[in-house]
Amino acid sequence: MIRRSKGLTAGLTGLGLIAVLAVVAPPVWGDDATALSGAARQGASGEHWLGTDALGRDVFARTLVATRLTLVMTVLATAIAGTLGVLIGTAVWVAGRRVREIGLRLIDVMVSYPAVILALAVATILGAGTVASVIAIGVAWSPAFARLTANLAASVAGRDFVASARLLGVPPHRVLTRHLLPNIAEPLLVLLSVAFAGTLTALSGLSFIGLGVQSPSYDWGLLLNTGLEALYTNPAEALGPAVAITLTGVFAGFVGDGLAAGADPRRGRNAAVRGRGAAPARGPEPAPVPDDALLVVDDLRVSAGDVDLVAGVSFHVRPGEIVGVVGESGSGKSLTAMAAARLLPDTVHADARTLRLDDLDLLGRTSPDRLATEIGVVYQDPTASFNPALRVGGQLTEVLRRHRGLGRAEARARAEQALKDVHITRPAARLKQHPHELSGGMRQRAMIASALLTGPRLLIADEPTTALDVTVQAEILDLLRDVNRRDGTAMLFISHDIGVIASLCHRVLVMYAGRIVEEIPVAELRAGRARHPYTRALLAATPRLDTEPGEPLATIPGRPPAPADRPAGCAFASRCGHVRPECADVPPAFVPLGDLHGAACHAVEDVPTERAR
Ligand SMILES: Nc1ncnc2c1ncn2[C@@H]1O[C@H](COP(=O)(O)OP(=O)(O)OP(=O)(O)O)[C@@H](O)[C@H]1O
Repeated sequence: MIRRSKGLTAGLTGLGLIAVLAVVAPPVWGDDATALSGAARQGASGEHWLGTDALGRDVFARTLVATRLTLVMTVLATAIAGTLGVLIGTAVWVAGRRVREIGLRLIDVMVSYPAVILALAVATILGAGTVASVIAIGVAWSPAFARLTANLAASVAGRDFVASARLLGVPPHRVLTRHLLPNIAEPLLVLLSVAFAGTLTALSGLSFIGLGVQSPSYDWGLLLNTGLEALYTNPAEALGPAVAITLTGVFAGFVGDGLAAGADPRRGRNAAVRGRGAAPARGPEPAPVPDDALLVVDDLRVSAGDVDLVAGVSFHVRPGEIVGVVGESGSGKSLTAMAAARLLPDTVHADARTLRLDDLDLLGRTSPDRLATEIGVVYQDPTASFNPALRVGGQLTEVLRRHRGLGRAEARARAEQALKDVHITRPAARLKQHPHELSGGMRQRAMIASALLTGPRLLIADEPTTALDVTVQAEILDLLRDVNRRDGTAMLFISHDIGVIASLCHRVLVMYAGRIVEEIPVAELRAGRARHPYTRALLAATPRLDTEPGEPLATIPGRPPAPADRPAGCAFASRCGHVRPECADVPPAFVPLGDLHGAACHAVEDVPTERAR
């Protein structure tokens, strides 16, 4: 769905008027354009607004009449470029892997040459003339469409709905027309308007250098050529076609920009902020989120180079809610959380359909003050979280002074209160100490106090209890529970321990190999109604109070695949007791199983629904 913007409206109106001119100009001004007035190369006057050409013909009338041929040629060349490019792009996508790789490299080589150079080569082969120049420019612009189509098709092809269509036996051409092309139509439309402006200038260029339209026919490019001969005696003669070409190009540019921004304004802005090219295509529908959702993550992808470390992750956190993220090491928990905190390392890149905290766009330009005060982060290792060279007090008050503009005394009083709130005794004395003088548990409490100092709306806690012994672990969990009850702070709590998650959180996201494989309310989890074999395996591997001494715990055989080695199908298949043939190469779609409960598993119906373990 394209949203209207002022630019889009202006562009469409301008192009519309030029199209009307193309229809009415030849019958209305056709005679004036060919009439020989006898006065050659006259300057601009009331009778001839742009003067006359070498044969005494009215330049203004000729510029208006040339609109039709110029526009028809531009539309045809753009249509050839689009059709040829989309055909090549889809053919490359449908082809086998080897042909696809060669095809993509060839397209890359073609795109790296400016379209005008390619057009000159084609025009030289076909010879000068109107038809030849249209074909030349159309062919020259087609690699741009081919590359965009192939790239977009590849990214859409990995989506769950395409996988489901293939699983249902939908033939490839229908997958292409029903599922792929409609989902890549928006960026193609944007490229179409950019290509329209490009082909217009290229066609005018060919006519200008004598390879395009030949006299007695004329387009704006040819008029520019003849006008240039009299540039010093009658500059207005060149001005008419030059203004016409520029205006049409600018209107087409407005349409392109308007379409790009209207398709997804946030994405457009990110591309600019991050200096990236066309954004990849997304799934068809954004995930539904409640109106009051605080953190919204939709279709998050975190990648390092070509490798997706996290892909297709969507979830939300509501105010006052504690959402847990659980999974083995390397499942993408931290990258997901750090993408939300905008704390990803420079070596990885995050991209999403939506990533926002209430109205704060976490992908675009954000105010550092809002980021620092609305999101609090607690890390796994309390030792590494504080600067060992500075006193605790200085580190705690810094954020208040910098982002809240508090004076030294007030910041200190607030920091003292914050330490008291996390049950640290003698807080005034602690503020004067260095981090190494505090015990591990106390340091983690101080870290939580520091994260809560600015009254954040969301607290992201990345394995905050992993480095602590069990007693201290339980105290920290109690503290987080208290903070959530007392202040209503929403939390995203990460742990590899499903037992810890089940004791603290309201809702749980289970991650495996960079994806969410199950989302489940904690009551369902506790009642043993987890449905993904991976969630059940995690539960079975967790000791419980009723585990008999000496009773062996289940283990999950094998290891998760490294991000670069993830299979085409379900990444858990090689370790799963419920594996089916399709698990090998069809990525499982996320199946809703109830309110806020769903799992991405082909065998979800086979998994017993009685208590896990
Ligand atoms: N900067 C990076 N560059 C390349 N790969 C990375 C980078 N950071 C993480 N990864 C990889 O991305 C995957 C997900 O990492 P992430 O740290 O999010 O996992 P995790 O579930 O939090 O694991 P852990 O519990 O060990 O912290 C892992 O395979 C990891 O090796």
